[in-house]
Amino acid sequence: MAANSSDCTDKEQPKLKLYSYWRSSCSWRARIALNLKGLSYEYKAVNLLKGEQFSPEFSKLNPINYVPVLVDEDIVIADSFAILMYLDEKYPQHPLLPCDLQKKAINFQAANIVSSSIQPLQNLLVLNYIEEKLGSDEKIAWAQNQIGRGFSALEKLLEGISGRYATGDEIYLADVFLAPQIHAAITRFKLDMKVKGKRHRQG
Ligand SMILES: N[C@@H](CCC(=O)N[C@@H](CS)C(=O)NCC(=O)O)C(=O)O
Repeated sequence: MAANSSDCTDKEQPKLKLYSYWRSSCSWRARIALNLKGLSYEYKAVNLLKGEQFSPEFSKLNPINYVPVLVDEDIVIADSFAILMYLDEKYPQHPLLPCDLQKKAINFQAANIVSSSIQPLQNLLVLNYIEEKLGSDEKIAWAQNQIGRGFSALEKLLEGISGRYATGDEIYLADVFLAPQIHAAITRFKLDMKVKGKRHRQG
């Protein structure tokens, strides 16, 4: 029996919800991926400066109180890397990873330098703590130093690999992590991006 239009498999995209803060680089990663894949979503603003990440409703979604959180019907994903991997499997249009294994590994490495070795060292919690203990000059110096270390490593990693984008002429995972971090480095932390190589103290 031929399928009629009511049971056809061409289902509408389920309504995704993204809990996000506009300035958060981690949230921005999720927003870029959603846009690259052409997915619509409901934007749920969480104002980190007002402490909305600590509200009881948000704590239920993410007990560690960080944005972003993606909700896809009954699936809740509270981490940008996990969100991107989930979206890439569920919505394969505009893949975030190249087929070439070496390029794929470099994309993972670049994303993890940003997400493990840069961003956690300059997040709001850390910066507020440094400001409280040591003052605002040290806060900026600390952030610039950590970002500089990460960028120097990224420059070496991507040497000979990059094209128009981080790993060639297509936008992949590495770019989704790099773009918000570069933006934050320039606009929030006033890092001089023209200096190549050593921008940081040792240690
Ligand atoms: N590994 C997590 C880190 C999330 C994270 O650090 N989010 C920051 C914004 S970029 C945050 O919510 N900070 C709130 C705070 O520091 O109180 C991810 O990639 O999603």
